[in-house]
Amino acid sequence: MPKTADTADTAETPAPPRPPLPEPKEVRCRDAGVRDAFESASFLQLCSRIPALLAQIARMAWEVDRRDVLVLVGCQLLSGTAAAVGLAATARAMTPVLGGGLVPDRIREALPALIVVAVAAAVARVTYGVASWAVSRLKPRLMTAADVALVEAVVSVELAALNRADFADEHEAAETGAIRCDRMLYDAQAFMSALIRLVAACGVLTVLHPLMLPVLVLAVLPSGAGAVAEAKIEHRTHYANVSRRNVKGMMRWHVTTPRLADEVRANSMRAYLMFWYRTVSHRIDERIVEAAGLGLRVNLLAAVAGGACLTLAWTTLVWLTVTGRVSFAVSATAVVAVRAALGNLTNVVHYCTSLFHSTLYLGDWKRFVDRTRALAPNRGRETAPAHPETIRFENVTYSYPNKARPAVDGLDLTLRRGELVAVVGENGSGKSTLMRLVTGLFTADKGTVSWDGVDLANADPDTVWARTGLVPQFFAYWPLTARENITLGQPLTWDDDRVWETVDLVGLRPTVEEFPEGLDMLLARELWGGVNLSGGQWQRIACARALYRRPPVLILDEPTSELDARGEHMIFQALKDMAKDRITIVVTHRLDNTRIADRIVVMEHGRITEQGPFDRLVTAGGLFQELYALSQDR
Ligand SMILES: Nc1ncnc2c1ncn2[C@@H]1O[C@H](COP(=O)(O)OP(=O)(O)OP(=O)(O)O)[C@@H](O)[C@H]1O
Repeated sequence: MPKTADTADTAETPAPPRPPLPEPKEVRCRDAGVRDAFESASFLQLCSRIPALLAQIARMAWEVDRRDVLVLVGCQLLSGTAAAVGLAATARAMTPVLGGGLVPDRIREALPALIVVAVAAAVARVTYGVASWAVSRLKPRLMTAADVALVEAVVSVELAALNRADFADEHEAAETGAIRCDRMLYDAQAFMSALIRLVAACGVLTVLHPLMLPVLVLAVLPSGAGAVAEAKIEHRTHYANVSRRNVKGMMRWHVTTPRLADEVRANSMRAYLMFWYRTVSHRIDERIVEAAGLGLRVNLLAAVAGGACLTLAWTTLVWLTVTGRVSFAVSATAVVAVRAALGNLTNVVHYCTSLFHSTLYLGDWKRFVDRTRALAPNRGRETAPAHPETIRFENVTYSYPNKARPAVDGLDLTLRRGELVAVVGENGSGKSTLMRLVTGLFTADKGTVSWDGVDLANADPDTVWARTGLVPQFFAYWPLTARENITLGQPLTWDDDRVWETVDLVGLRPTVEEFPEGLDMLLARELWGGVNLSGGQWQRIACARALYRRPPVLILDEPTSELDARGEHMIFQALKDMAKDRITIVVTHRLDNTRIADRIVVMEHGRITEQGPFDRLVTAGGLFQELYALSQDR
């Protein structure tokens, strides 16, 4: 085939080099104060905090299951006592075993002590097993308690707090704390167990020779200091990666959720998204790998220093024996006791550091839960009226954090019962913010929003939300049954009549009747046995959820943006039919829909610039007329 000019050009002109993919923006955690608290703590300071940390863990576990805590503590005391008795009995058995005389006589003499050693070892084993059983029972419930407390704190927080820039990072750090609860309990148990055994071994050693104890402590100090330094490195690494992990988690959801799968594929986003995901993952890994090198250096240093100190300990023991300061039998007992003490001392240091490390994460959890609980609405005890006649905005201003301009700026407005009000305006003009102020989701920075004279800033928000029904701009696709999706947030009724009535209002009956399980159908394609709905069907479900509540204040933010003409007509008809018993506010960009409204409110830059019925505004020469003309100009 002859080449056309076009194809010839394409063949000869080399393709321009592709520009490199833009690197993902680096994000950083803000809470440096928390990290510094650990960074600056000395080993002794860390040790001094251990009793308080143990008490905190014990308190948390106590709330979960008192019996298991008592079993755990009882077992540890018993196992410590058994260890002490076992060591003391070993010392007693050594003298005849290593002394002079006939072997049968020596064994006979040592036998009672040897039996005590065997029984003590058996008791230690059994109590260890029972203690582990109690820990395994406590661990999952402790984690669940921490997790539930975290989730509960987040869902109860003032909405405005979620807009704080550091909220997501603190949340991510706190989640690590909730997850580490299981490790923390294990660490606490292992620490206590090693400590009790150590005290027992040290007691025996001190009786054998007073010089042994300080030498032993010296032998283990370097590894203790090394473990603390390593924990600090790990925690610093954790903080350095908090924001990256947070943003990676968000991105992971976006990349893998079936909700966005069409957009990801058909807009050929995969390559960049995978590049982004890999790059951020590598940044996280690099930080960890870098820390591993540092950790190795610290460990090697601790090992060399520890080895030297240990040599000193053994040399001292040999010197004591050779110079006759201790007998050969006592020296042999000392070897057993030193080994036991050394093992337990190493464990004490290891678990003490690990415990401290875990409790740092627990500190993140606790700080976040406490702070978040303190951010729960605490506005006053006034009760919102059951059927408000008027909602009044008086000179209301609201600004989002880090925004130069208020989203709602000195706004005055009165909404009356029986009235259907449409709110219109260009993107970003403040309509959704107005909706959040009507419902008390936000309280005004300046001015008042009141329901029949009750200022929402002083009203218990639950009493306000018990009277509202909201279709937000972004609504959830709850992975629940169709019935639950409609009745969510409402007390259950005995029959489904009202559910079906609502299903009819939004025109979903044919869809629901087609489901093999009707209202019991699970609306989640991702879950086994579930089905998915179209975007418009989901929006009908969101409308049904608000209408089912039959609320005295009904707010719909773009409720029909995804509906077909029939669906849109049905919803607006339903709103009109229901309007006389309530205050209804609809935000919409489809200006033809505003014909049914009793009043249209036009917003510009957070202010109301026009109000009135459709027929007047459409010829008033203002923004509404301009926007309406644009919507008709096709
Ligand atoms: N969570 C937020 N944090 C910071 N700024 C916000 C937030 N939500 C909205 N804004 C800002 O407040 C202003 C008003 O936003 P709002 O969502 O109320 O507008 P809108 O009229 O509902 O817009 P649209 O028609 O696009 O839905 C905008 O400038 C917006 O960028």
